[in-house]
Amino acid sequence: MTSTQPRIILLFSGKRKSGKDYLTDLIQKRLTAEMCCILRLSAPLKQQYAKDHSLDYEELLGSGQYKESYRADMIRWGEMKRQQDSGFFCRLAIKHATQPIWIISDCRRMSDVQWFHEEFSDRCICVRVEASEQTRSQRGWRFTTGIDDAESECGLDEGVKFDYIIRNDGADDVLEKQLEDLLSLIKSREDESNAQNNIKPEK
Ligand SMILES: Nc1ncnc2c1ncn2[C@@H]1O[C@H](COP(=O)(O)OP(=O)(O)OP(=O)(O)O)[C@@H](O)[C@H]1O
Ligand SMILES: C[C@@](O)(CCOP(=O)(O)O)CC(=O)O
Repeated sequence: MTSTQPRIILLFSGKRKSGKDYLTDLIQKRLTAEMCCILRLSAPLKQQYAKDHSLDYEELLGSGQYKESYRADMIRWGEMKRQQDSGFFCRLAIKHATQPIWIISDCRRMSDVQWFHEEFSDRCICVRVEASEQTRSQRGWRFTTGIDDAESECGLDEGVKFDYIIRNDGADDVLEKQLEDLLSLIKSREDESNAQNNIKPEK
């Protein structure tokens, strides 16, 4: 593994079109790309799936209809890999990370959360993104049997203690306040971790 040890790992989860990519981009901008990287468990999955099926990897990474038309089959394919090794995509996703703060933007299964807690016990912050079905529909979501009622979407509905829940269907100022709260939480966790490891804060 070539990644360096992170100080903080934000484990983001949330339903389709709740706004995980939108929010993690905003947070990375605030923290800067030098300090913070966004890692997607689905990136190595989509990369290999695209290669095996002669598909457009960039399109699979986007938020459009192209990805949605392959979602059910990608889930099936990814689950086959995970059955052999539940940490398979976690390890690939973090392989080249060098920044001190990592955002994992798409945790979906209990095994994802457990893997990070086992590897990086005290450094994880679990963040849930929530938006109403009405908001998600306005962003293009349509309930799909076999996807929205399956583990890929429901695996973390219960059994996880979230450190912070972001409601992402309100006005911009409501979102701004939540982002500030989350950034403060990250800062205080970083300070705790630095104190424990005897690291002086950066000027
Ligand atoms: N607070 C917001 N204000 C404006 N647009 C938003 C907001 N949150 C999300 N969006 C938009 O909604 C759409 C879906 O958001 P996004 O792709 O971040 O969701 P997601 O949870 O990552 O979805 P998926 O799981 O399907 O990838 C995007 O076009 C995004 O720009
Ligand atoms: C196949 C899958 O990784 C697609 C995720 O796509 P996205 O995070 O919604 O862009 C979902 C899954 O792993 O269950």
